[in-house]
Amino acid sequence: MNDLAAATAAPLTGAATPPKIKVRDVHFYYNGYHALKGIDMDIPEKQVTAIIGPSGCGKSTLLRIFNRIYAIYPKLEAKGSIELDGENILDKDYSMNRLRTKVGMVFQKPVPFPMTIHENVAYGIRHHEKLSRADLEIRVEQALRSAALWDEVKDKLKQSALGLSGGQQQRLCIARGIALRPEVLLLDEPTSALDPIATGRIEQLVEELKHEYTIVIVTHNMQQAARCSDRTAFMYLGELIEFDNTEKIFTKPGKKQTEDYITGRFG
Ligand SMILES: Nc1ncnc2c1ncn2[C@@H]1O[C@H](COP(=O)(O)OP(=O)(O)OP(=O)(O)O)[C@@H](O)[C@H]1O
Repeated sequence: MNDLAAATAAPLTGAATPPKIKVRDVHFYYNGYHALKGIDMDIPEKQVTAIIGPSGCGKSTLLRIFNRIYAIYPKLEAKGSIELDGENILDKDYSMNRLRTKVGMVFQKPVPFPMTIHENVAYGIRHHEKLSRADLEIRVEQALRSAALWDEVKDKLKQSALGLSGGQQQRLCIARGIALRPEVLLLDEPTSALDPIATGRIEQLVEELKHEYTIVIVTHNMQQAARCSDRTAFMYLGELIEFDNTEKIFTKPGKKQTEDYITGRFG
């Protein structure tokens, strides 16, 4: 889509807040396999955008391009542009280090490092910034508080993170992500390995975090998308079929494919 078409396409620009990320004509190839086909979307700032769609439609692929994680593998190629605050992150001159500090990611399965709870959060901060010991302690505490984990771990910061429950480990991974003070937080099915109580806590956390971060969440769980997101993107076979306010997508979708999916007729 050209700029004029993009600028006049209501579903892309209908968001009330300005876009933090502008995706334009993005294609992605896995060793020649065309996994994303001409994606255009505007991700609004300080809101939650959910990406839904049947298995294999390209949700995770799209999410992972937002922090260029694919770049560590050979034979994977992205085309088009993804502007973060007006700068194209797909440009090879855009520094990966800078991108990592601006965009944090949390994966489906909680993967804490095999270190103490404290180190899990402090490690990334130390790698990116030179802070005094006192400032580092403040940052670790802030991140754990923001991830709604502090009260549960403050007396065992020196214990292994592997001793935490699955839900706590996932909140620790979120703390690790936000410790670098990113502007965008990417969540790839963050609750699929969790029980309903832990899931509820993460959803509540997402609701709180959106006041400070732009959040993009991939989820298989349509109730979750309906509960926690402001905007929802429906993808199918590598294409973005519809992207609109979450309430509209779930009550009055504009495309038949979206309606079939949300009513459980396929996928
Ligand atoms: N590393 C890879 N190499 C080759 N093809 C891949 C690779 N990863 C994903 N694909 C293919 O790209 C397409 C999109 O995959 P992706 O994982 O983005 O889908 P998804 O919507 O996130 O699926 P799911 O909901 O099952 O996680 C699929 O056809 C998948 O088989």
